Amino acid sequence: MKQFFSVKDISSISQAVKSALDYKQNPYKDENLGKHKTIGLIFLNPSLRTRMSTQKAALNLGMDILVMNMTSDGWALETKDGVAMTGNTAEHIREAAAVMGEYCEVLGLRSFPKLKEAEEDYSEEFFSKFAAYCGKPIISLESATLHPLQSFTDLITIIESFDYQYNDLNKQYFPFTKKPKVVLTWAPHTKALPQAVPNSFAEWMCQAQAEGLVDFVIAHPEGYALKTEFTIGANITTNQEEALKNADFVYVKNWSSYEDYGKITCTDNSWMITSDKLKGTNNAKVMHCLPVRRDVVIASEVLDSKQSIVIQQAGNRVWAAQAVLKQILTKE
Ligand SMILES: NCCC[C@H](NC(=O)CCC(=O)O)C(=O)O
Ligand SMILES: NC(=O)OP(=O)(O)O
Repeated sequence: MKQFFSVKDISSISQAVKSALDYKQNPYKDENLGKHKTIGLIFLNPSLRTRMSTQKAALNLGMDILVMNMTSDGWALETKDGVAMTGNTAEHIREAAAVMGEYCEVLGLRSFPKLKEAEEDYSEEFFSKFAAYCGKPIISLESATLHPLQSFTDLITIIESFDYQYNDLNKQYFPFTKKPKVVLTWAPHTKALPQAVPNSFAEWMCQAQAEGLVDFVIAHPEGYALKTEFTIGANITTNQEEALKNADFVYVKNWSSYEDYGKITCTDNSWMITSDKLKGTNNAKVMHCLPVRRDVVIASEVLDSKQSIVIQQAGNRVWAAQAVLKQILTKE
C-alpha cells in the first residue's frame, strides 16, 4: 500500500480487520518491522486520538516518530502555483512536503476542510499536493472529505462487538446468526463541522453491506444529504425514529450541510441521542468518533451507560493504525 486515503485503498476489508484484531491480541508480534523507519505525523488541525493512537501503533512496530504541528510550529504554507508569495505564506507546499519526505519513510497528514467552497474541499487539493510532493507513502489522518483510520476502526469495533466468525478458507468475516442493523444518525451541534467522518463511515459501511456484513441506514434532517458517491446502497431517511427501530449499532455524528455547503440549516435539538430514543432499538451499542459534546450530541446518560462503546472504539484506533502501517511497511 502506498496511500491510505479511502476504503478503496484496502484490497480486503475483512483481511484488514483480521490483521488489526490479531494486533489487539498480540501488539508486539511485529516489533521490529519498522526498525530504523521514521513516520512523520503532520497536523494542520487539533487531534487527541489520531495523534496518540498512530504514535502508539508506530511504537508497537518499532518505528521512530516525528510529530509536526504546522499551525503552531511550522511556516504558513502556500498551495497555489504561479503566485508571488508576497502575503502571509512563508513556504510553498512543494518545498515543505519534499523536505518532510527527506526525513521520513512514511508520512501522515491531517488537513480539515475550510467549509467555504464544496468544490475546493472536495478536490482534496492539499492532501493530493502533499502526497505528490513528499514522494513517500502517505496516510490520511483525516482529510477534507474522509477519515479512513476512524472508519476502519469503526468496522473493527462493530465486528468484535457482534456475532461474527472468520472463515479461514475465503478469508472473510460473516455474521453468524444475522446481520446487524447499523444506523448512522445526524445529531445537533453548535459549530459547523466537516462531513469527513460521516462520508467515510458511509463509504466503509456501504462496502461492508455490499459484502453481506451489515445492513446500513442513514438518518438525517432535510438538507443534510451526504454527497451521493459515499452512500451508494445505503437506506436513507429523514425519520430518525423509524431508522432507530431494531438498530444494533447507532453511530452518532453531526455534520454541516453539503447541499447548502458548510452551513448549519437545522437546529432541532430533538435529534440528540437520549436513553428514550434508544428504547426502540435492539439494545443498540452507541458509537461516536469523539470528541463529543455531552448533552448536545449525545446525552450524558447514554455516554455513561453500558450501551456506549465510545471508549472501546477509541482504543481500537491503535490496531487500525498498526494494520495500515504494516501494509505500508511490507508494501502489501
Ligand atoms: N477527528 C474527529 C472529528 C473532528 C471534527 N470535530 C470537531 O471539530 C469538534 C469540534 C468541537 O466540538 O468544537 C469533525 O467533526 O470532523
Ligand atoms: N476521532 C478522532 O479522530 O479524534 P481526534 O480528532 O482527537 O484525533
